[in-house]
Amino acid sequence: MGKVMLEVNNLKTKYVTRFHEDVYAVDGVSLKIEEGKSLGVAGESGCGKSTLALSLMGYYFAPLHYISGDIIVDGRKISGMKPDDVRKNILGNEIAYIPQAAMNALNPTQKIIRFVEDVIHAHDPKMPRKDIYDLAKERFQILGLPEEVLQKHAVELSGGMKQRTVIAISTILSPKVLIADEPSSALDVTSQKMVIKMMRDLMEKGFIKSMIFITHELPLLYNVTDDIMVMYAGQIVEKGTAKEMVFDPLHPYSKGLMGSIIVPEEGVREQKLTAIPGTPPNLKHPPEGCRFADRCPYAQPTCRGMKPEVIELPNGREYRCLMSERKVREVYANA
Ligand SMILES: Nc1ncnc2c1ncn2[C@@H]1O[C@H](COP(=O)(O)OP(=O)(O)OP(=O)(O)O)[C@@H](O)[C@H]1O
Repeated sequence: MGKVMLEVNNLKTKYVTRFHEDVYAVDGVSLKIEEGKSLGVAGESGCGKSTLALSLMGYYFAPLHYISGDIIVDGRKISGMKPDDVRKNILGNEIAYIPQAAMNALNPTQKIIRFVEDVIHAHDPKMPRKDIYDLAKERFQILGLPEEVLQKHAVELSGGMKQRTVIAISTILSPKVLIADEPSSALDVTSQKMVIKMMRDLMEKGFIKSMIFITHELPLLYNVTDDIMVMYAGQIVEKGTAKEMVFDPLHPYSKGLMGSIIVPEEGVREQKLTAIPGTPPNLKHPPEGCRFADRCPYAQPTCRGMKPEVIELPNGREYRCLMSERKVREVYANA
């Protein structure tokens, strides 16, 4: 086993709404990512993917609150650190985060090189501008971005170029963990491919040591990440290698996600199928038993009353369901 870059044990976080209600958006998540590895996180809108990303940074501000659990980056526990210490010592160099629609957040009146300076100066206030320029120029070139981009303003760049620029800026300090939330959505297909290639290059060239790639499109992760984890209603419902998850999903929700993708992926799914009927449960009052039971085509009466524990298979694969692996395969074969 390689060196563990990110370890998360039973992480629980919640939102507290202005009406003082608790929303349990991340409810007992555990994961491990080794050096050089990437993890995809998939699930429908509202399943808690973005909240997990925010929670993993250890940077908590109302309405998001930490409840319990450990977040350990390269052996250093960051859960429980003060937000100011996280900002100064962790964000950017240990963990970099690319939020949804990051490219639209670039201040249009500022040159790209100024953003690079801001990121570097937050950790090394004395680094001369010339050195920053040289570093940025080299990094941009290696990542296939023209040097001229550094002197441009965000408004002068196309959507795809802007997104790749944001990724290059966010990873300039070569973080141990990169968390990217829907980095390729809202782009045309060609730009999506370029963004995905760039993420792979960052890993291969060692500019990031591990990566979490969040998307609502499960098949997109095939060929992009080593492992995939599916989230439903704030919990992980299945975890496995990308190949297992895409071609042999065990949890009925993962299976449903594979069949409900709008854009067919060549070599993965060629046909458009149906959406999963129903909506995820309200996380203010999660169901007592299996959280997916109300939408599961294979649900039995026991599923509504009994909480399914995570089943770990001998090959390390995990899923959260009351059905045994044999039973799952049997019901899928007869479906
Ligand atoms: N600021 C907030 N205050 C209260 N509840 C919130 C807040 N932000 C998100 N939630 C709730 O937390 C749950 C998880 O939302 P989250 O945005 O993490 O899901 P997601 O899977 O990332 O969805 P999307 O892909 O749409 O971003 C949802 O029930 C959502 O309504």
